[in-house]
Amino acid sequence: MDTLKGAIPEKLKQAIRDSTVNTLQDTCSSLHHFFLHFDPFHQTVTQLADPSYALCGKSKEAALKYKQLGNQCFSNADYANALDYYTQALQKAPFEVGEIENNFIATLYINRATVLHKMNLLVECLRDCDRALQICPSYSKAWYRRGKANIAFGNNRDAICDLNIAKSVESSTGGKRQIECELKIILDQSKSTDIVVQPRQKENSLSTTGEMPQIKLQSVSVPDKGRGMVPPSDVSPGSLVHAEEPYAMVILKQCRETHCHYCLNDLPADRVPCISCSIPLYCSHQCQIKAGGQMFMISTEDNYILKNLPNDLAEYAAEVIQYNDCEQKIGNVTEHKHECQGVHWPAVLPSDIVLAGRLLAKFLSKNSSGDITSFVEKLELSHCYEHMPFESKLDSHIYAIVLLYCLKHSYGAMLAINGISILQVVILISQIKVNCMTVVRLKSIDAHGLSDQSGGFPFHSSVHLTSNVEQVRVGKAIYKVGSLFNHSCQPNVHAYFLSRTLYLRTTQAVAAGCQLELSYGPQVGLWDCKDRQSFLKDEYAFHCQCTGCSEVNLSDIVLNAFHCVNPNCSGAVLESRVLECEKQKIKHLAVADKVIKNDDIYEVCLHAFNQNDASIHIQPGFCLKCSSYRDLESSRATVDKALICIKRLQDAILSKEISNTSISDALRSLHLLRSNLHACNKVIAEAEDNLAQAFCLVGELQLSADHCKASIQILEKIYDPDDIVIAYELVKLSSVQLSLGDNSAVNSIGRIGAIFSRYYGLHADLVFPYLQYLRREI
Ligand SMILES: C[S@@+](CC[C@H](N)C(=O)[O-])C[C@H]1O[C@@H](n2cnc3c(N)ncnc32)[C@H](O)[C@@H]1O
Repeated sequence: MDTLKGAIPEKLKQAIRDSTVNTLQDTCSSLHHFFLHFDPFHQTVTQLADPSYALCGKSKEAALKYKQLGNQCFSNADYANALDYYTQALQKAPFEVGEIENNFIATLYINRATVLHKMNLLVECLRDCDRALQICPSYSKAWYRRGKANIAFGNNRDAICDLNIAKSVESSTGGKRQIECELKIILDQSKSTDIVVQPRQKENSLSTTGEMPQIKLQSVSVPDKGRGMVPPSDVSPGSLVHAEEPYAMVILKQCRETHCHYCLNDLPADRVPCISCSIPLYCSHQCQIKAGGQMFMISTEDNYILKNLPNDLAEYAAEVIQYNDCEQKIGNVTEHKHECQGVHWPAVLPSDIVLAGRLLAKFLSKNSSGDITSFVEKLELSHCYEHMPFESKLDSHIYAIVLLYCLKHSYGAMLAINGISILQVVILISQIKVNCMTVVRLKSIDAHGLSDQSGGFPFHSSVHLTSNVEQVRVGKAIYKVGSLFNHSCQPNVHAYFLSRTLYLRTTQAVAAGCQLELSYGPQVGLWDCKDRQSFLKDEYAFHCQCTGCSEVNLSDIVLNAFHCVNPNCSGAVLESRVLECEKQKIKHLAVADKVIKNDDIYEVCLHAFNQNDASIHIQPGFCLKCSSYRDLESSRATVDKALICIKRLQDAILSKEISNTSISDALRSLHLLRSNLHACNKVIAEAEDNLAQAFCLVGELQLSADHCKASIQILEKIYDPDDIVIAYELVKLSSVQLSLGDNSAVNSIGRIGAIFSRYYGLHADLVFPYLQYLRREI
């Protein structure tokens, strides 16, 4: 791309820099014209989209190589690597119509099932057996492996059926004899014990509570922010106000090997590959089909073999091999199909551009004419083209043309490429910039690096742990109604995702007709006003007009503030960067507010509020309450030095090599921070939190709890006390309290439960299984 960018004539770059929506067609046409006569452009497109260059394609040779490597690892009992190689072999193996090719894939599934059995992953093993049988119903080894897995599962009734079918379809006498021996053992066992009937193991599916929004929201236009969503009646906190499936979605590159490319859930050990290329991995056949289309049909010859079975066994076999997915509603368009055949572009182009491709493919599949002139209009999404910086305008021009040429390989002549169609894609890219949502998953990692993802807790309760909750970014998506919610740095709505579904839930009471607003990332408490505003400008190209950015709030004043030099004064001393922003807010504060606000805010900026003059003279370095002067330069130097020690402790926590020296240095630094910074400065909360983790790791649990509480006290001032951030901190505190046998854990866990149900409602346990563990412990 750099070659393309570098070659564009300066005059054309200038035109793109100055372009508006009205002149966009001209700049798009000019760039297209330039590229058409520029050989490297054609080379780039060929390499990206021509199937003969397809590095992401299938290859029987590569699959055989991975299979052999898998076999080697298996014979050395290196099961983890064997599993990996067999999966890679499956990714590379071509899915073609024809018995021999299908047998190869069935063999790979069974080899992997055998590894999974060895690793005691029985559910995964059974699913791979079923996949092999769906391809080759008369595959004796697959029935045999299924029988063995069912025995290990204690599901003797199914095991007997599996082994009987295996015996019936097995051609060799030796093989039949071995199966008979297994059958005899299991039949003898079954006589002496009750037969356990296990539920049939279906492919992965995430069960949700089925909770549905109870109100119909309205879209209204609001000053400064465009359209927004409001409820027609009062809404109480914790209410589900919206649920929606994505219009289009794409996985982030860093999650390609760890998350399902369709539902974005964690990949199980028995991941399923795409049928036409070697990139996507899915958690199940259902997801694979929804993303890439149908797999294969069972040959009539194989069906014939099964028809020779006795009635009861034939019925049982049919149930196992029945390809229920065929009946699934796949929707109008599969999400990944147009990217297939192993071409490069979906793997190489940025996620936003691949997402643009998915939106276009969806449109084209419904409009067979291939005319995309009305595309942008029909999407009805806002965009920010004119506010985009030059680099983004230039990139979107280049990517729009490249993407259209890549799609042309799938859509052929029906897709016209000209100034108008390129303009549509440039606008689409800027719509994605403003409207796409980052899909995240909540993950809990304790200080020992254990994760709760599976919902099971492998650690013993005597192990001391502080559990950190982390948001992991897994995908990007466009939700058409979800895009109508405006941003606030003090949001009243919380957005979260289960599989692909977006859920929006109120975290506060919202009156009828008041805007429902979520956070696009920045929040009061997380960053100060200046940082929030520059983030929103860079990422979304708008100047935030929310209450948090226009009205005085305690958090923005104290978050990065210094302590007054007068030790008994609670006033805040601000650096010029923060002060500029806050001065504007204080200036606009009505006199009545100043009197009424006899609270924490009033307390830290008494002097500033008492200024009679409209033009405020507060200066950086002067206390907002008593006007005493602090030398910010030397204070900043002391703080920076102290922070180096805190960072050292942080590194020691990560490497789990905590020495007494690192703790005592950090304690001295904490003291310095407290004497220089305002008592509610977030840096102190973070230092307290690090000390809590360090003390926990060295087994000083009481000290750990004390520092954790000190951190929470500060966070309660800069966030709302019922903010989810407080719940995350309480998760750490309660874990330590449980280890200490401290009864206050009951209170902490009660508070966590209350906050989580406000943010996640009935989905709380599903999103954060660690909650169940905590409840069990009390
Ligand atoms: C995802 S859209 C939200 C819906 C949008 N208002 C509309 O009319 O389609 C994001 C755009 O809404 C506007 N917006 C959202 N929150 C805002 C805020 N707090 N301050 C100013 N503008 C905002 C900005 O123009 C932003 O680019």
